[in-house]
Amino acid sequence: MPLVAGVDSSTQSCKVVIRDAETGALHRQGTARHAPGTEVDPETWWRALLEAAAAAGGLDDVAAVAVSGQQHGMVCLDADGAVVRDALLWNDTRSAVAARQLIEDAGPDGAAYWAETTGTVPVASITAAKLKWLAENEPENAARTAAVCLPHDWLSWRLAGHGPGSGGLAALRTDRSDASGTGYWSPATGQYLPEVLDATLGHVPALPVVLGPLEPGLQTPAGTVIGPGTGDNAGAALGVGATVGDVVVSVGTSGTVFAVTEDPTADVTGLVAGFADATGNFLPLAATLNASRVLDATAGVLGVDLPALTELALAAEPGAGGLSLVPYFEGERTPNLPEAQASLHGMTLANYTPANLARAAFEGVACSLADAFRAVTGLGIEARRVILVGGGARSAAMQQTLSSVLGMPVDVPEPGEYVADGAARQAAAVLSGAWPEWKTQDSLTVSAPAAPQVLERYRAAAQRMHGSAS
Ligand SMILES: Nc1ncnc2c1ncn2[C@@H]1O[C@H](COP(=O)(O)OP(=O)(O)O)[C@@H](O)[C@H]1O
Ligand SMILES: O=C(CO)[C@@H](O)[C@H](O)COP(=O)(O)O
Repeated sequence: MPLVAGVDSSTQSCKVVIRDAETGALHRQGTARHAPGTEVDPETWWRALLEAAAAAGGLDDVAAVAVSGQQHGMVCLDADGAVVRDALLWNDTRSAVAARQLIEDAGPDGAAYWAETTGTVPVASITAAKLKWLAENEPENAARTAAVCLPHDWLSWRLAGHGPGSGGLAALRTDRSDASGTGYWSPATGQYLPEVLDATLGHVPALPVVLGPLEPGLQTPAGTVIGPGTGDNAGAALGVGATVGDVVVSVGTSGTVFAVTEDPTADVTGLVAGFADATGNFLPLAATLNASRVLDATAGVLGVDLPALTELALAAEPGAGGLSLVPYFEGERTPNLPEAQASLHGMTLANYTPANLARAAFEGVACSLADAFRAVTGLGIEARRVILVGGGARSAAMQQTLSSVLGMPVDVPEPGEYVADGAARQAAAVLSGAWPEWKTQDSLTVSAPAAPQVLERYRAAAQRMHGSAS
């Protein structure tokens, strides 16, 4: 049976899985790290993809490949297909003022205009805000921009043999899920919005053709079919087989909470982005800027590795002895506070211990995700099942603290690369013309005692510091 490859080019690394197209059985896999930062040369993604593919035994024997990528990244290409400047990523907040300006420019009902027109009220993450920043701060780079695409689009284009000097802008392809994170494509109509590009970049560049869920896109020079690809959260939804009634919580560099809906959403509060998914449905999503890196940073401060951080946290009581961490280290997106900083509350000599600090880090991330969860379910979306994925899902402390603050069980699929798996599943579907019924992964259901007081104390601290609640 043919093999297919799935690629997850996310913020911190590139993962490649090689799976049987019919059964989904895992044959090989590989990973490669990305350089840190919120402004990155896309060539580093390309080199990491080649390294991860080589570590997975290469792509020569696969019949189809698809790429899931970190969303929103602004990749600007000149007329020859060369990258104009380093890409601004989803977590780069320099475009926060531009995002606010886009809302104000739309008039007194600006938020409603953006929510209804694009599904999303602009924040710094949204590509359109980054284009506005580019036009205002680097007009010569804006003028040189002949095409704009997203990280997964550009990697698919490179896999098809295009690159600097090749021109080939007409070969750019994307999919609904990633296009829906740009701010210049409408999930409700399936059309680009040229007026947004005129108002941000200053002109309408070449844009990737938006492919349907099972529509084959390009081919590699060796003839391997390249699927439409997806944004990484839509890829995760494919990878875990999320359906209506499921709410997925991902703890990666970003924290995300998203659901599958049959109808588009338009949240005028701006907390929930009304994205599309990779199957023809929709993926309302709330994202945070501070998730797994809060755990990395706390482990560093305590001088332990991540498994040891989990052990420390599990040795503390729920509530961390009264410590409460509001983890807005990088500013925050949910709520939209791009200039915010983190704060630790309730410190006494008695509770200021490594175990309580570790616990407070996990509880702070869990409470931040609980705010995002409240935003999504606040749209009337039912959460019959919560599925926890992302690198942070490997931690029992993350599993237990999330279950406690949500007050409900959390299903944790066995450790895996579900974004890359989703891309592989799409590649198999493009080959056969139908979604394969791959065996779903075994899951552990974690049901920890509810701890509403932890979330209440967290929200009170956030309210004191920022006067806002998501
Ligand atoms: N055992 C673990 N315990 C807690 N966190 C972990 C563990 N293993 C990995 N992680 C977290 O996973 C993160 C990477 O997750 P991943 O979903 O791959 O990120 P991204 O998709 O944003 O690149 C790291 O920042 C790390 O904090
Ligand atoms: O901005 C979003 C979603 O809107 C993030 O989810 C990015 O897509 C980054 O994903 P990870 O690297 O954290 O997986």
